[in-house]
Amino acid sequence: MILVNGIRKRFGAAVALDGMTFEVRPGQVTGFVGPNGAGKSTTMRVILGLDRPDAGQALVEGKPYRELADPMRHLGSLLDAGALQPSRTARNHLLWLAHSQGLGARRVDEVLEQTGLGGVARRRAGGFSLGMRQRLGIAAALLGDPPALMLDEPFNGMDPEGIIWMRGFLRSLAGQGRAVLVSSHLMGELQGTADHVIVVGRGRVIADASVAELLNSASSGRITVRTESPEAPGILAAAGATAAPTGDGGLSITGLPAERIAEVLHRHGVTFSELAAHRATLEDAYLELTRDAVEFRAEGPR
Ligand SMILES: Nc1ncnc2c1ncn2[C@@H]1O[C@H](COP(=O)(O)OP(=O)(O)OP(=O)(O)O)[C@@H](O)[C@H]1O
Repeated sequence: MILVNGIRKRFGAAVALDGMTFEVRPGQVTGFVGPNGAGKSTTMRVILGLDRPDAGQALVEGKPYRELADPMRHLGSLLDAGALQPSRTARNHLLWLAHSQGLGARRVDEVLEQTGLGGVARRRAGGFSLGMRQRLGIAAALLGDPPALMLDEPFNGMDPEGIIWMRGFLRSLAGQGRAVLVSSHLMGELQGTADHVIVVGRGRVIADASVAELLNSASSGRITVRTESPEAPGILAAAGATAAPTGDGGLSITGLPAERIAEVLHRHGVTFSELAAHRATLEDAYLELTRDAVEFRAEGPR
């Protein structure tokens, strides 16, 4: 479990973190999203004790990271996939890290297999693509078999196949009961992966909610209907809906649920070829919430 409580951090005159507060729960993938400069990386650096906060604290399983005896066994992290010695092989890179924590070669081979790098373990990491470096960074984060993981933009540089693998892999880590914090710029990357999302802006949390809550909040109740009938807009308006042409031959309808629209059209003998509810995406939710974040304003840690 990772707890971030009221962290403030300035760099000169610039306020990077302005009371950042949230917790990352076990058994969930928690997305950490926000625009450039929102404070995601600084928060992660503070959690790892790499930046000292001006106020507030970050705790990993109840302790500051620096006070953990075997930190890699408590929190695995990937901050910068490029941070490796290019002449070392993938396996040697991991062996070096493992030895620093009293871990053996067997664990290194396990994490290489888990991250799909078994076949390239003896290749120089300097020749790896960004996507392969991300996998190597995750292998390193997993070395200590930690209950919590913190990954800064792990989708970065991944091809579509890699993104699909990463989604499944993150889900399986959460399924094993781990707390998984994943930063990203793109809500779309987190759709189908994250259970919970923390949206940050200007150094503070502006929304902290489950994905289901976010999607419900953004669902507009808009229905699209395709029909050849010129009477349809008038019939729907008389039933209390607002119907507007979509521009591609359809009608965009608000004010009535889909079942009621179908019933009204059927009663008037209007045939239609499509009747579809508009489903909000996480991206829709993000845009809506960053415009007006009142509904999911962050609470303090419990
Ligand atoms: N070492 C530093 N010196 C000065 N300013 C810094 C430093 N590190 C971060 N900042 C500033 O703190 C703010 C937060 O930056 P941070 O990198 O944490 O944001 P981010 O959300 O990770 O952004 P991105 O999505 O671009 O990675 C920014 O205004 C950034 O310029």
